[in-house]
Amino acid sequence: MNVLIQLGWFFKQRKKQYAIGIAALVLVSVLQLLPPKIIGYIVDDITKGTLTAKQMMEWLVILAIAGIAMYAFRYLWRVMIFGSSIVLARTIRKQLFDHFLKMSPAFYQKRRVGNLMAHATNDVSAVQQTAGMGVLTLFDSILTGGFVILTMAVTINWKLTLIALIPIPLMIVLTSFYGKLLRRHFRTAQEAFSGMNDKTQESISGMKVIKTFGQQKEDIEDFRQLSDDVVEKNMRVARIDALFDPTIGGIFAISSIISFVFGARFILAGDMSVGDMVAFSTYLGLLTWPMLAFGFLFNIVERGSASYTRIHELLSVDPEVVDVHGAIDERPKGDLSVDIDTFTFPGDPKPALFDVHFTLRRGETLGIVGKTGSGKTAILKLLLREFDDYEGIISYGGHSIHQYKQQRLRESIGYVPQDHFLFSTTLAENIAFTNPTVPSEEIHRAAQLAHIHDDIEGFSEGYRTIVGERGVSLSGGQKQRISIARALLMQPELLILDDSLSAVDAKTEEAILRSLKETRSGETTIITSHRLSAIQHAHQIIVMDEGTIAEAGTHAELMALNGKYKEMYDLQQLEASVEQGGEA
Ligand SMILES: Nc1ncnc2c1ncn2[C@@H]1O[C@H](COP(=O)(O)OP(=O)(O)OP(=O)(O)O)[C@@H](O)[C@H]1O
Repeated sequence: MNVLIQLGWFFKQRKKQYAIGIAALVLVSVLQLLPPKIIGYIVDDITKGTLTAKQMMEWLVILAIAGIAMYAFRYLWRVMIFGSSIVLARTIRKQLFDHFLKMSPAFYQKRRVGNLMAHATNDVSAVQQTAGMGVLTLFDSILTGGFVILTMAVTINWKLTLIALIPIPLMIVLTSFYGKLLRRHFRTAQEAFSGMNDKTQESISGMKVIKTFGQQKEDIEDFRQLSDDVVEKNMRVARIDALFDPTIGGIFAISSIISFVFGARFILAGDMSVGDMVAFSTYLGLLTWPMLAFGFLFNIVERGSASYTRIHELLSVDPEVVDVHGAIDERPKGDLSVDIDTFTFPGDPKPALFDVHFTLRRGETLGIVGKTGSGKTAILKLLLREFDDYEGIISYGGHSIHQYKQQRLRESIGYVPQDHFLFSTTLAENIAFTNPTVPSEEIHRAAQLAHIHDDIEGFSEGYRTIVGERGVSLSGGQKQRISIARALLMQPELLILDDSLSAVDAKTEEAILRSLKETRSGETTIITSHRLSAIQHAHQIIVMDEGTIAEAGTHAELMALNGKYKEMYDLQQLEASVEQGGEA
């Protein structure tokens, strides 16, 4: 039941709608007390032979008015209460989405997409039920039940009413016990659903790989196991679910039997009329719904509670990277100075970076090379503030990057990551991602600089060509160049190409680098690459090895050093001449 208190913030926001809805519920509860009483009067008048046509007509008119009013009020409470619950679902979905956008990559490293999606769908829907059906059943069981019981006691026979209520405490104890069981099992079932969602999402995203390696059978088997697990856990929930109705039905039957036995005795003793007994049993019938509602209440609220706890746990994870108080609200520009003493990825046993120190003057180009896993991307991740927890300082434009608003820092950096992501929209919109209102000439210019313009013009729809999910319809090199165009459109102060030319041929690479040199002469560029040709002309080159700088200097200086760089260079020259020889 705590979840109703936890959702207090929302009930406060929608207090008008809930007040109107509950008022309409109260009116329905009161109005529905009329018909049994009128029927009781009619029966008594018929038994006594005193019923006139005029009186009968009057009763019928009252019944009709009560019926129409109940129709209207029922409509009203549905719109108010269920409508509000839909608004709650929207609010929580938005909270989750906003939260997801605030979280840093470390958050996504620990959680899987399918799991997060399950929170935003299944769990939100269970909480929505609590704010809709939960509130309805709470008030319906208390109000309707209370009014019916009060009317039975006051207008018919209080002793018989008390007798009829004898089994109710048993019902309360049992439903609350089932509710607790249900919450536990529902949470496990939701977790199993999250797991299955993960699997589905991953299989669909990795469908190409699954098929290429002929792993369909294994994948189906994995899915079947997870799906069976979901079924089994939901069956446990269903088994507890199934206990509510028979229990309440059974208790209601006991209550009815006791009432009939004692009611008959009261009639024989002359304490009650037959009409009263008819009215009493009709009221008893009216108690069916509030009693069932009481069962539903526990059922819905305990599910909502399990789901709200899951959502709350997710929302209460604080973003690891936050703006400091009074953060600088302008785009950084100027020299870049990196002084990383040591940095370890969360959960990793050993540092990914140590003693990485270099300064890059505004307008210079830095090349970072080194074998795979040597820490090239890790430096960029710190620069982009994906992780803040390191020893050392990175200054940009005279201030530590921690002192800028994250938004401003990122506006200053055009980052082309290794793993490109294109949205399922047009090529133009993909390029103009950071500024959708930019004139098409600028989009074309960025595409020309990235040497993708001609490819785009070759598509039948040109810039309006829709890119498939994750850009499946484009080649790796085309995707890379669209990502470069996207970054160039921002005209960033600092452009970072993280191994972003790996899928283009040497000629295109050279052409792109030439364009960059011509158009970005006053701006800073960082290029990481395995291919030395991409960084050879950089003002500075650092060679990363096992998380630290092994060598640094210009191409000529590094060649003269006769170390790792020269070794890599010679090897790549040899490979190139073998390739050329092969072609000849
Ligand atoms: N998010 C992460 N969490 C934990 N460890 C990571 C993470 N990203 C990278 N690492 C580890 O940190 C080390 C440096 O990785 P990094 O991505 O910087 O290498 P790289 O030089 O860019 O390699 P490549 O050329 O293959 O891109 C590697 O050992 C890698 O396994």
